[in-house]
Amino acid sequence: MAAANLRAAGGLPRIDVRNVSLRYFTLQGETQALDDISLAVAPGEFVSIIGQSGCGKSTLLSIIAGILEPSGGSVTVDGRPVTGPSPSIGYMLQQDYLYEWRSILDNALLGAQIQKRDMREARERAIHLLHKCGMGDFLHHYPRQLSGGMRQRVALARTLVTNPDVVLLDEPFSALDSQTRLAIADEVVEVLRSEGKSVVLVTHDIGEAIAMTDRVVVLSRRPGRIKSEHLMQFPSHGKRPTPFEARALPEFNTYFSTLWDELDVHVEG
Ligand SMILES: Nc1ncnc2c1ncn2[C@@H]1O[C@H](COP(=O)(O)OP(=O)(O)OP(=O)(O)O)[C@@H](O)[C@H]1O
Repeated sequence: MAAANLRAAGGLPRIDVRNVSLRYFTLQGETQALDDISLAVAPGEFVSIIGQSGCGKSTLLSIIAGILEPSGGSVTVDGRPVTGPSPSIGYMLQQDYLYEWRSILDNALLGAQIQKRDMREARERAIHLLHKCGMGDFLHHYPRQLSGGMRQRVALARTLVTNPDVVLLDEPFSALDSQTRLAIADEVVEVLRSEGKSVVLVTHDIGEAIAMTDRVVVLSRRPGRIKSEHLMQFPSHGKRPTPFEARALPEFNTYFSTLWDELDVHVEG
C-alpha cells in the first residue's frame, strides 16, 4: 500500500521514511546521494527498490537500518525513531559473512549471542528456522562445506533468529548463479511471508523485484528521488503465486516492460 493510502486508511506503517536526504562528504567533495525520499511500508508488506547503479539504493537501506544518519528527514519503525542499529531490524547482504570456524548452527546463533538473548530459546528457534530454510541436515556442518545458495539460506536463518519485525535485503542473491537464484527466491519469500515480516529488497534484477515483492519503487538517477511506485498484482486464486509461478504469468511481462522503460537504461559507448 502506498504511503499516502496507508495513512489515509489510518494504518500505522511499520517503516516510515519521511523526507529523507543524504549527502556524503569526502576529501573529493560533497555527493548528494538521496533527496526527499518518503516511503511507508505496511506490516507484512514486501517492497523492492530498483534504480540505476549509484542512485542511492544501498544508502537508503543503510539509513533504514540505522547504520547511516540521514542529513535530513526521519525514519521510524512502528512509530519509534531509528537512531542506530536495532534488534527490530534485520539486515541481510550480498555477502553472507559466515564465520568459517563456526558450525552452521553456531553461525545462525551469532546475532542472538551478540544481543545477549536467552540462548536456549534462540537455539530452538535457530534449529526451527534452519529446517524451514532447508538446512536441517547441515546444522553441524561448516560454511566451507556448503554451496553459495546454502550459505545464503543460513544467513537468512541467522537474520531471523532474533525475530526482527523488519528485514532489509541488499542484493542478497547477486553472488549466486541464475538457477540457484530462482530456487532460493521461492524459499526466501515463503519463509519471510510465513514469519509475517515487512521486507525491503534492493535489487538490480527487475524480474526478482516483480516476482518477489508487492510493490516496486523506482529511484531516479543520483540524487535518488522516488520516480514511481508500482503495485505488483497477480491473479491469486486464493494464494499469491510463488516468485517462480509469477514469472510465467502475462502480468509479469507487462510489469517488466513498464519498469524497464522507467529505468531508462542506456548502454554507454
Ligand atoms: N561512503 C561513501 N562516501 C562517499 N560517497 C559514497 C559513499 N557511499 C556511497 N557513495 C556514493 O553515493 C551514491 C549512492 O551510492 P549507493 O551505494 O547507495 O548506490 P546504489 O544505488 O546502491 O549503487 P549500486 O547499485 O551500484 O550498488 C553513489 O554515487 C556512491 O558513489
